[in-house]
Amino acid sequence: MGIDASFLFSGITFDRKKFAEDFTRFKAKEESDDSADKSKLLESENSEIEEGTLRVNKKRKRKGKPISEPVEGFSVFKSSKSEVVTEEVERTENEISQGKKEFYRQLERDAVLRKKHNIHISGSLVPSPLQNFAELRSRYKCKPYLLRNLAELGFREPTPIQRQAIPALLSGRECFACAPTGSGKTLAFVCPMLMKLKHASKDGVRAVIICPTRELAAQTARECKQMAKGKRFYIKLMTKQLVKGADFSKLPCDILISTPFRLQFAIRKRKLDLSRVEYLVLDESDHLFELGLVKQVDSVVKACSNPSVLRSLFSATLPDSVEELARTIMHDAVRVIIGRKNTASDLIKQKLVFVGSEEGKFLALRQCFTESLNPPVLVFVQNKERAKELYKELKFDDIRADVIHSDLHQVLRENAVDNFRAGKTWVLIATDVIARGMDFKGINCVINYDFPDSAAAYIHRIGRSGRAGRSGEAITLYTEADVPFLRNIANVIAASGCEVPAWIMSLPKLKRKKHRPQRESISTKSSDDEQ
Ligand SMILES: Nc1ncnc2c1ncn2[C@@H]1O[C@H](COP(=O)(O)OP(=O)(O)OP(=O)(O)O)[C@@H](O)[C@H]1O
Repeated sequence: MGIDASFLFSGITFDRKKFAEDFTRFKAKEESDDSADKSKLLESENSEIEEGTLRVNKKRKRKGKPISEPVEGFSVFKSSKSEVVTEEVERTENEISQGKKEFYRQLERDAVLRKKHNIHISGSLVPSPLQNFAELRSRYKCKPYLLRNLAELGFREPTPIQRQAIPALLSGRECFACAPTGSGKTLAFVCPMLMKLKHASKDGVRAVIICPTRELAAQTARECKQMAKGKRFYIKLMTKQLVKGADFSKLPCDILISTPFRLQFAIRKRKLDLSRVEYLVLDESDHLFELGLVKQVDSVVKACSNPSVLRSLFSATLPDSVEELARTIMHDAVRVIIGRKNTASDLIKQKLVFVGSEEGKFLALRQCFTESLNPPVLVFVQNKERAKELYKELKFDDIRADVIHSDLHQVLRENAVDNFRAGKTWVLIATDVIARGMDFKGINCVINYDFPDSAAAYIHRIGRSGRAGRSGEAITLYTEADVPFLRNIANVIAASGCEVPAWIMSLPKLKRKKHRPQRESISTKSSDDEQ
């Protein structure tokens, strides 16, 4: 990625000294917010212990310095008083040790729950993970509408990322989280956001969610609205029309969901004020930090100038470089990793298929479809030109295929997604524009027609299947030209427990650079045929 942290978010690195007052305020708020979580528990334990110690000290003082001077012949009184004091001291000490014991028991319970759900955390005093959604009410006084919506959506249990990220965010902690594709990260940041915002307000934008693509922004806005059903919130998707036409100073908006480009444009041209933003989420954060987007993201982060803004980063892949960057902008953050970082969902059966050449690829795809087309199938290609070419080829076959890429008009992009979701399209040919975050329920198979750019791209592409506990399949075609880049992807496949031939695993390691070879045209028709 090669981004220098001093460039990104320059000037907004959290300065503890400068914001000491806010920091103290923030800490105080954090502690008061979560009465049952462990930070509070520890605090209360400590204060209990301190109080207890104080009480003991006082009593000890009393014990050391008797209330009245002993009077000869009345030693019986003296001895009975000191017995009472000793009993009290013992009782207090017992209480303290009970408190301590309960605290350690809670830590143990948390550790067991985390182990069971493969939750790895770092950060100081990380709040206890959720046992169930009911704890949202008992621990955080969650409003009934939210629990009702969870139940209506059929969400019985929190997913591992939800178990840990929700309490962290509700406790006022910044959070960077890495969890497999399709594991419910969206709810993990939307739910605490709705809970913290409490109700609608017309005081300007209070929360911003940045997504790398319009499709993902639209999907996130839809999910936000689903979760907020029954409660009035102003949830806005930053569309082209909104950017061009809206007077943002008059637009009531609690949560704004947008791509970084549109936000940056609105900030520049329409004077969108983000200074009151309390919650900022960077979804697919590692992608947002890549070179094409980082300047736009930087300007949005700077525009969210409220010193107590709570930032969180979510993705299924979190390279070390992004973590380092995150550390420079976040304070007292909780780091949550589900399973192993940068691995594919283990619900996906993955396979590498050698096809020799570009020509062999098309034959393999056709064969795959004739042998067993199990729609819906998502086919990824390297760029929009190849997407158009492959679509042309498949259009003539008896396959209900469609295509999506960045050259298409927005309406056609939306139609392609909707038709695929509705089952009208069986095969969707796509560029990486929908590789991240898109939640198509029940995709049976992802085919990487063109070898992915990187291990991260591979993880996100194949993660369109095997979502929300369902199984899926991923087939990656490769040619001679792709062989030097096989090892990176093979490592991901092997880490998920799928078989990889030994010769691939013994290929030399390559530096992680993007793999975008020049490829021959897919078209099987000569230009003469087309005339
Ligand atoms: N607690 C839950 N129980 C059951 N299903 C859930 C739960 N939470 C979310 N889901 C569903 O799981 C699916 C995947 O969720 P989501 O899109 O948030 O995944 P994600 O982790 O953000 O994936 P990606 O990394 O691809 O963006 C969605 O269909 C969502 O409705």
